[in-house]
Amino acid sequence: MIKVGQGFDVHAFAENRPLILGGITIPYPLGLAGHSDADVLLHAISDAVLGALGEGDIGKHFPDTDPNFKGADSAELMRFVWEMAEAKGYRLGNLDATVIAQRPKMAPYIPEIRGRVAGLVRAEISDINIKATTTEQLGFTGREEGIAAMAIVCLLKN
Ligand SMILES: Nc1ccn([C@@H]2O[C@H](COP(=O)(O)O)[C@@H](O)[C@H]2O)c(=O)n1
Ligand SMILES: C[C@@]1(CO)OP(=O)(O)OP(=O)(O)OC[C@H]1O
Repeated sequence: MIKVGQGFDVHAFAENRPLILGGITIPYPLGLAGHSDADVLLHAISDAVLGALGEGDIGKHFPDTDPNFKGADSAELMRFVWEMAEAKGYRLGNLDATVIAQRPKMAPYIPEIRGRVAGLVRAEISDINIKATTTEQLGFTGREEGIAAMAIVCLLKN
C-alpha cells in the first residue's frame, strides 16, 4: 500500500532565539518564534507524515495551548509522529521538502539536515531530499519576516 501526505508551515523570525531547522542549529542572528522550538521544516515534515496517515496535524497532537509543549524539541515531536507511522506498519518510501527562505543560505547545512531527518524516520539518506529556495525578495519570506517550509512524503506498507 502507498500513502502520500503533504505539509506546510510558517514561522516568523524572532530575536534572542536559536535558528533550528531540520533538527540542527544554524548559526544566524535571528531564530524563529513559536510555542515549540519553531523548527518549521520538521513541522512541515511531521504534518506530511500525519497527512499520509490520515491523522490530522501536529496542532491536533501537540496543541500550542498545552504548556507541556512549550519550548518542545520538534525532533522529539517528529519521533513521536514517526512511531505512529511505524506502529501502523509503514516505512518511508521517500520524502521531499523545501525550505522557503531569503536567508540564511541553506545549502551548506543541507547534508547535515538530510542525515538528521533520515535518522528521525529511520530511512536511507538517499530517500530524503531537502532543498531551499528564496522568493526573489517577494512576499513575507522575501522581506525576511519569516521562513516557510513544505514537505511531501510517500509511506509504504507491504
Ligand atoms: N535560503 C536559501 C535559498 C536558496 N538556496 C539555494 O540557492 C539556489 C538559488 O535560489 P533561488 O531562490 O534564487 O532559485 C537554490 O536552488 C538553492 O540551492 C539556499 O541555499 N538557501
Ligand atoms: C509545534 C507546536 C507545539 O505546540 O507549536 P508551534 O511551535 O507554535 O508550531 P506551530 O506549527 O505553529 O503549531 C504546532 C504546535 O503543535
